[in-house]
Amino acid sequence: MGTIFIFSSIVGASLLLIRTVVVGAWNRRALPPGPRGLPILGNVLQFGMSQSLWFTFDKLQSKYGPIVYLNMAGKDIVVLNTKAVATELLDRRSAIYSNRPASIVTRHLGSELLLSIAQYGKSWQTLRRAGHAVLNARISTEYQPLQIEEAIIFAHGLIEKILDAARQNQAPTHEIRPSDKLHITSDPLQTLCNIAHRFTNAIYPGAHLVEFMPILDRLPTSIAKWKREAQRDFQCISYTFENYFNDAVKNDQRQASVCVKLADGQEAIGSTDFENTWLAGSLSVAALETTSTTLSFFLYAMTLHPEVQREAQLEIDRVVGRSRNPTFADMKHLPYVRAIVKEVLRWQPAIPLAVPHVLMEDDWYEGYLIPKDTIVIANIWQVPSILSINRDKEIYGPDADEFRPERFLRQSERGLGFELRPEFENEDGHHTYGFGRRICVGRHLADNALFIDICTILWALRIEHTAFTDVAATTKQDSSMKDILK
Ligand code: HEM
Repeated sequence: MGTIFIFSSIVGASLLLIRTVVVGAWNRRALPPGPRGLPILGNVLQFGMSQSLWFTFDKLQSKYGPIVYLNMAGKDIVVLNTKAVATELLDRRSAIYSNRPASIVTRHLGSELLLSIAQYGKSWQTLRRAGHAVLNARISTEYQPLQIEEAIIFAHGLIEKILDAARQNQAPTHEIRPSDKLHITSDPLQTLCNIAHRFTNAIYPGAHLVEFMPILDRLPTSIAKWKREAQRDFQCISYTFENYFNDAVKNDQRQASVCVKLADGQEAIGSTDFENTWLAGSLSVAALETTSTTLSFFLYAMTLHPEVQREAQLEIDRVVGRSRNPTFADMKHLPYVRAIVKEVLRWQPAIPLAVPHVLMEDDWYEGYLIPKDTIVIANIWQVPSILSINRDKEIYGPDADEFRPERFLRQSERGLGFELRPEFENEDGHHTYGFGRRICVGRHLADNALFIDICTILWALRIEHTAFTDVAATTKQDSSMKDILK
């Protein structure tokens, strides 16, 4: 009896081993194509150290096609290079492609309260519902009066900055300097930027040994400096977000305010005070650099394409005139400006590889296995090449690498210049805001901000190269406009 038991155990264990090896080998064969890596390290040495991964991905896609597999020391990564594969997996199969990469250090920093990197689950759902309630397309229109004021302040600030720089004969400097350490300063914009960088530095591959050896997370804070610092910074960030939130609720009753709306809607959503303060902080962090980077690319595009600037200014002069500043009521009459907004977002997305998604269960795509927990990266932008989502030549044509707002326009049937092509009235025409359930929750607010900022800048300024700055602008003209900008 004992012999039979031992014999059947050995046979059972052997069969299991054979099955594991055979299935493992079969599954490896079924993975999407990708460069061969080293044992254990995988492709780490080829890609792990690259700061600008999207440049590296360019080489990959021309060799391996729309879906590429990489192994980073045992971590499965899949890069999606075309709109077809990205929308199939990240949009249509969003129910299983909506997690984010887990990180022990950022969890100590508070990532489960930071909407953009929180793990997919109950807490994320509550934050996302609350975020959607205060930023959906309809509610976003309530912030428009404030956005008009901000656009005027922004255009005015640009003029002041340029005049200052001209007086001192030097290029305008960037005021926000991200820091590796968490510095809470008296300038909220600088502080939000520092908080964002605290998270991105912590999440960067190889930043902390504990991510490769999770057992180190059991060390007490007295020994583990990284843990002590992360927990201290969590307290610090919580305190900062709480102060900003309370100030906004106290002072901002006059205008539509995200914080006031969050506080008002709290009961219906079921979020706590603490979640709300972190949500408002998350939204500010996510909004800050993305919107300002996109505006910088707009200024850059205008220096490269004076003919586009001229066309937009003709449209603005015709519709808005010189006696008042642009408003959102002008939007439907300014198709060329709207096309510029879409084209800047398509041409130079602020986050070229979006934010990685993580697959929550094994999945198959066109005969390829994508294993559970794979990090899925949408390659929205690449250097001039054949494949990338926002520059897919099959969709945008042979000039996909060029900045050309006309691709979203057609000649107006009424014979008055351009009109937006009907399919782009409700469609973005790019994938810069990401995909599926994790798509940017602030995209309506961002679109409105970009429209009014770009429109007001073009109304007030002419942007061109000068001898001493990369990008410069001159006030366009008359005294009535200066009065409006004051
Ligand atoms: C030009 C401006 C912006 C760009 C290009 C942008 C881009 C993105 C991208 C690529 C993602 C990741 C989507 C994905 O995972 O598939 C994202 C997520 C997010 N964005 Fe934006 N964004 C912008 C402005 C804003 C603004 C103004 C806000 C807030 C007011 C905001 C809040 C967020 C949040 C909270 C998330 C995380 C959503 C989640 O994970 O559920 N973004 N954004």
